[in-house]
Amino acid sequence: MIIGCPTEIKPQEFRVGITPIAAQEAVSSGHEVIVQAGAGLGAGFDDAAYVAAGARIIDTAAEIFATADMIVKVKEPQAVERKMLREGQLLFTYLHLAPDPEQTRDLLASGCTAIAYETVTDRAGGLPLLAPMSEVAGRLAPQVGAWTLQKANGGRGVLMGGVPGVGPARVIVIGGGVVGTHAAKIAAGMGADVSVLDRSLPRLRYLDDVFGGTFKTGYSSAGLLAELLPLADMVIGAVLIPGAAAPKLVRRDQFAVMKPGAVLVDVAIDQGGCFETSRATTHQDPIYEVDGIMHYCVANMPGAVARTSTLALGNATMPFMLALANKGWKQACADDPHLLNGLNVHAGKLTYEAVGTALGIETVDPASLI
Ligand SMILES: NC(=O)C1=CN([C@@H]2O[C@H](COP(=O)(O)OP(=O)(O)OC[C@H]3O[C@@H](n4cnc5c(N)ncnc54)[C@H](O)[C@@H]3O)[C@@H](O)[C@H]2O)C=CC1
Ligand SMILES: CC(=O)C(=O)O
Ligand SMILES: [Mg+2]
Repeated sequence: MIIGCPTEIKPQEFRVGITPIAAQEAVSSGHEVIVQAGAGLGAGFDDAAYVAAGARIIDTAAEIFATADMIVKVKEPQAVERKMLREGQLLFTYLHLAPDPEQTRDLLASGCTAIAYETVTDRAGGLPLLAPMSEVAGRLAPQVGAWTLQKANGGRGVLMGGVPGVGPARVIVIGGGVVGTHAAKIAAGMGADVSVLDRSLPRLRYLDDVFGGTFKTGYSSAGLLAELLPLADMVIGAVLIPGAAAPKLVRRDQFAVMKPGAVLVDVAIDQGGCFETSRATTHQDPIYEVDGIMHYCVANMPGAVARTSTLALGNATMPFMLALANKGWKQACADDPHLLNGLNVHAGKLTYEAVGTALGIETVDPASLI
C-alpha cells in the first residue's frame, strides 16, 4: 500500500501524522511511504530523517493525495484537503465530526473511507488514540490557564499557588477522564486548590483512591457547579461523550456570579465545547473575553508542543496504521472491533451513530460493511 503523509495546514499546527520511526516500520512491512517535503520540520524531523527511514519525499500535498491509498494525518482535513480526497481512499486522522457539518458533508461527498482517531476504542473502555493527546492537552490546560489568569492577558491576576500568607487559585475541572486527571495533577502540582467533577462514580472512586489529598472530587451536577462557579478562578472543561457534541455545562447567565477575570479553558472545544460561550480559537489568537470572563478554546492544543505530541501520537497510532496497511481497512476492522469503532464514514455513508444524532444524518451499522 502507498501511505501518504501531507504537511498539516491547520493554523499553527506543527505536528505530523507519521514519525520517521513509524515510516521505517511501514517500509519494512513492504509498504511505500510518501511524505510531503518539510512535513516533519515543526516536530523536529527533517526530510533526511524520513529518507533514512526509507520514505520518499514528495513536493506537494496534491501529489500525496493523488497517489496514496491511505492518508495519515493529525488534524481533520481542511476544506482544500477534502477536495483532494477520493473514492476508495482511506483517511486515518482526528475528525471530530459531531460539531462540524461542513466537514461531514465533504467527507461523505468524497466517497472516502475515514477512520477517526478519537473514536477508536480499547479493551478497557478507553480511547487509545485520543488518550496521548488528552494527556498533553490536560497537562497544558493549567499552564495556559495560568498565563490567561495574568492581568496583562485579561485575567484576574491570581497566581496558581498563591504565596505564604495568600491562598492559591481555585480550579474546577469538569470531567475527570484523561484530560481532567492530567489537568488536575498539574494544577495541584502548581499549588492550586483543585476540585474534579465527573458523572461516573467508578471514575470518582478511582480518582479519590489514587489522588485523594492531592485534589478533591465531586459528582458533576448543575447544582454543584452553581455552588462552585462563584468561587472559581479557573474552570477547565474536560468532558466527553465519545463522538457526540459536548454538553453545555456553564451558561452565559452564570458569568454574573463568577469573579471578573476568571478563566475558562475549554479543552472539549473540539467536540463543540462545554461552555455556552465557547468558540474555537487558534494558537495565534487563543483567548477572548465574554462579560468579563476570559476564554481559552484552542482546538489543537497539543500542536503547541509538537515534538512531544507527535512522538506520543505516533506511539499510539503506529500499530493501527500498520494493521490498516497490512490487511486493508475491511480485514483490519473485521479482526479488531475497536478499530471498527473508529469508522465514521464509508463510501458516502455515515457510520458513527453519535455523529449522526448530533447532525441529524442517518447512519449505517459499520458491522454491516465488513
Ligand atoms: N482541545 C484540544 O486540543 C484537545 C481536546 N481534547 C478533548 O478533550 C475532551 C476530553 O477528552 P478525554 O479526557 O480524553 O475523555 P475521557 O473520555 O477520558 O474523559 C471524559 C470524562 O468526562 C466525563 N463526563 C461526561 N459527561 C460529564 C458531565 N456532564 N459532567 C462531568 N463529567 C462528565 C466522563 O465520565 C469521562 O470521565 C474530548 O472532547 C477530547 O476530544 C483532547 C485532546 C486535545
Ligand atoms: C485530539 C485533538 O483533536 C488534537 O490533538 O488536536
Ligand atoms: Mg482537537
